[in-house]
Amino acid sequence: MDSLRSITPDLLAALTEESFVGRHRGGLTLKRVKTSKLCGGSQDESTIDRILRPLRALIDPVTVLDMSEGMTREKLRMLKRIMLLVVSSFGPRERACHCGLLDRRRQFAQRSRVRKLQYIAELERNAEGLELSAQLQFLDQQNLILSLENKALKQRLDCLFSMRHWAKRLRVFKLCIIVNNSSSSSSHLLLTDAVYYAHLTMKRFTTEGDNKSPTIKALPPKGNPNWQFPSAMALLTYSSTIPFSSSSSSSSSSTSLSSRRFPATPFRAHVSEPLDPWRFRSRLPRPHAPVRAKATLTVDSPATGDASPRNGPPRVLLEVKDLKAVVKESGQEILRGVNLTIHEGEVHAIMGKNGSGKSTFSKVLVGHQDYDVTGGSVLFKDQNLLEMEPEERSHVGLFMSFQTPVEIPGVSNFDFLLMAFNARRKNHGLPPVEPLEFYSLVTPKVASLNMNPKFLDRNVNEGFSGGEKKRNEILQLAVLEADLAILDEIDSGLDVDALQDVAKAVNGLLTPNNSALIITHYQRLLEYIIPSYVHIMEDGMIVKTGDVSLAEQLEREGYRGISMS
Ligand SMILES: Nc1ncnc2c1ncn2[C@@H]1O[C@H](COP(=O)(O)OP(=O)(O)OP(=O)(O)O)[C@@H](O)[C@H]1O
Repeated sequence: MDSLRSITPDLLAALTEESFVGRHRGGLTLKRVKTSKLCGGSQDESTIDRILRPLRALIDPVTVLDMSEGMTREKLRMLKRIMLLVVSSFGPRERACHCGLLDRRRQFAQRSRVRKLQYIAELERNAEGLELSAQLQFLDQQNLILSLENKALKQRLDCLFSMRHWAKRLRVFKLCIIVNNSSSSSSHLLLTDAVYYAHLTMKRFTTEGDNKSPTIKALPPKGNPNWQFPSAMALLTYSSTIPFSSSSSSSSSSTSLSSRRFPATPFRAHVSEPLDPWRFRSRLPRPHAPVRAKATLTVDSPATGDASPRNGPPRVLLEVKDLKAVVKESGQEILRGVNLTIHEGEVHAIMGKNGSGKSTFSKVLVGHQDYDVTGGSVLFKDQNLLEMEPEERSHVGLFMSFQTPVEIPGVSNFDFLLMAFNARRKNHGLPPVEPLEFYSLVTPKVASLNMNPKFLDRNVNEGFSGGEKKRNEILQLAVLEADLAILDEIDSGLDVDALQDVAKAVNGLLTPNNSALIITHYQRLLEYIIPSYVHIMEDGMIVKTGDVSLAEQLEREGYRGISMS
């Protein structure tokens, strides 16, 4: 209320159509007014600034923190409470000041052990509103410094505009604008942002049009059809370049905010082109005669795909020899001598009747606790896999998607993926990636799987439908970029579209340097992910191996039609 007192009745009258009472809940309506009128015709920057300064404090939930007189203990205390902080500055001097501020903030955060502090110190390259809002959604309840340095006004407003999507989820209580200098132009811009943001959070906007090209429309308050976009006040000096107007006058201006395109989702900019499922058709193996069971397969596979093949013949990734395993609890023998060799660049499919041991085989490979290996050997990239702990197997590049993915309550998908990703990096002697960096890595993968980005925010598999769980498994695979992916019935429970999405994603991950072992009952998956070899498992052994035609024959004739001899 102090700041209210510093506004003269004239100024208030000039500014408002209604009183500021109730401004917390949509009562704020500013009318179009000339800056010169506001400032009594003064062109003096300090006068303008002095007059505009109290206005800034009025705009809830915006707080203006004037840094022109330096940092104080009180300001630091305030910074700690601020959920979202927009730093906006201009020119090299202000930039330096800004950097200093960030440093001090960081030091302050360290001293006061502010948890989960996130910085976006430089958004020069990616301050597009789309990306920004995408990042913001994962900073829920975290402190965020957002630098919009030297951004064009439109870009800055784009950012703020897109915050609309996340403002609620972010539970942003305060938007703090730091004024590093007293130039009236920057004050105007900051004020614009502030007003704009205040109104975004008040939901004075609606979108129109289809999902692909919605437009933003300002909603006039009830009973006030002549309501103008409030930022007009602060934008007067810029109105010739960016006209703000209500919907009625927007059509005439191509740059009007109310007529500009608005992204349906913040991820649109990152959505990679859908992968062509047939792009990897060339992975088809050369036709060859079915190979007898138990024979070790060492046929060269074609090296295709995105990654450059290594020099020389494809490396053996996995070599399973006479693998025998029992159920730990009962001692029942399930695997009775499995032989399989997988080279990099190959896709192997294992089919077989229910209970033939397919899942057990894959679980034994990843070190599932329910089974004891009683014989044979497994080499993965020339290392004894059987001697490794399950996590180590994952770290060396083995990935398994489970038939029934586990739920992990209390752990968000994003955190889980980040944790797994960093664990893997650590194992390779690499430094961990920061959440934001990881975020930009994971979002295109989410998009390519046609997954709703909100799944990243949900607890791992908790409440996911069967199909969503499967997609999530592939997302994990995509993030971990395993050398050998074991996909156990990845097609179960998927509708046709989801099956194609998953298959496309898997195909997109295949390179000449990695491999996949696919367990499936149905040939339809293998229409999308073309296997180099199809194996049939029976009674804990691979009893027949062929190419994709074996799966087709199986589809036509069933297991009875296939000679296992
Ligand atoms: N932990 C366990 N405890 C008891 N029996 C088990 C265990 N794991 C596997 N089995 C048994 O081992 C056999 C092979 O099971 P597995 O799940 O590997 O078959 P599958 O080929 O994957 O079958 P499906 O196609 O139905 O998924 C089954 O008879 C199963 O009951």
